[in-house]
Amino acid sequence: MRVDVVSIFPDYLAPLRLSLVGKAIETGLIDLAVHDLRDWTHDRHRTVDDTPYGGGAGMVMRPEPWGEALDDLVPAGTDARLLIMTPSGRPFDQRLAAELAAEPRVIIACGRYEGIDARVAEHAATRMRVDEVSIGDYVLNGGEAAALVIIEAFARLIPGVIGNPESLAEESHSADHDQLLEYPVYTKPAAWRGLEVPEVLLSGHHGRITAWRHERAVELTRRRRPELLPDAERTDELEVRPAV
Ligand SMILES: N#Cc1c(-c2ccc3ccn(Cc4ccc(CN5CCOCC5)cc4)c3c2)n[nH]c1N
Repeated sequence: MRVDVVSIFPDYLAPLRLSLVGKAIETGLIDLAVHDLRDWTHDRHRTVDDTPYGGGAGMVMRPEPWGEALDDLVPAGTDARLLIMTPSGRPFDQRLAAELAAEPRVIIACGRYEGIDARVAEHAATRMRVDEVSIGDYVLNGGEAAALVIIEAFARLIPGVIGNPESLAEESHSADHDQLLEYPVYTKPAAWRGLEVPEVLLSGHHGRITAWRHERAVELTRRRRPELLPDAERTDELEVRPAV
């Protein structure tokens, strides 16, 4: 898979060279290129922003550099998917991560200021698939942090990136998981600062361990994300429990 990221802060994406995603890049599973949007400006000051039509605070990113960047990165006839990060975007979720993991080419546009001129998305959509995406209901200063999140979320789903693909199947939010949050996990020592590992996990009885883990996952999901519970697991009564 080829991933292109365009930003005025390309160094912000340096962490992608670390850890699992970095290994996937080194082994060629992912071909990552990070570009400086200012390389597509032509004035002495390498200007990428201007004042908003209609007034309002802040500046808006000019369409010309973005248009030229996309012309170069996505030649006519190329099958590519453009993600534009924006607080008003489609909520990013595991389903979209799985879709992106199957794409041959993804271009990620990281805006700054008050956003990118709306005509960039409109024009790009005449020749490629465009998704305006948000990673959550809070406001960031730009799209780079969101790009890091999204790239990690879909890269780890690419076959060969994660050492043990079985672990993907059990995760929260994964498409083939029943949408429960993960159960709590423990490792050695069995006793730590007066806190014991639940006995059942030391029993070696796999049936009981599986049942206990499912119960804990349902309990946690009911408490923290009841909307994810299948109807059969929902209860109406208010559960008064310590927030953990
Ligand atoms: N993904 C993601 C994000 C982003 C994100 C993504 C990309 C950019 C590019 C610029 N910014 C800054 C910015 C801040 C506030 C606003 C609101 N507007 C309201 C109307 O008046 C103008 C301003 C817009 C742009 C970005 C933020 N934030 N939160 C997410 N989950």
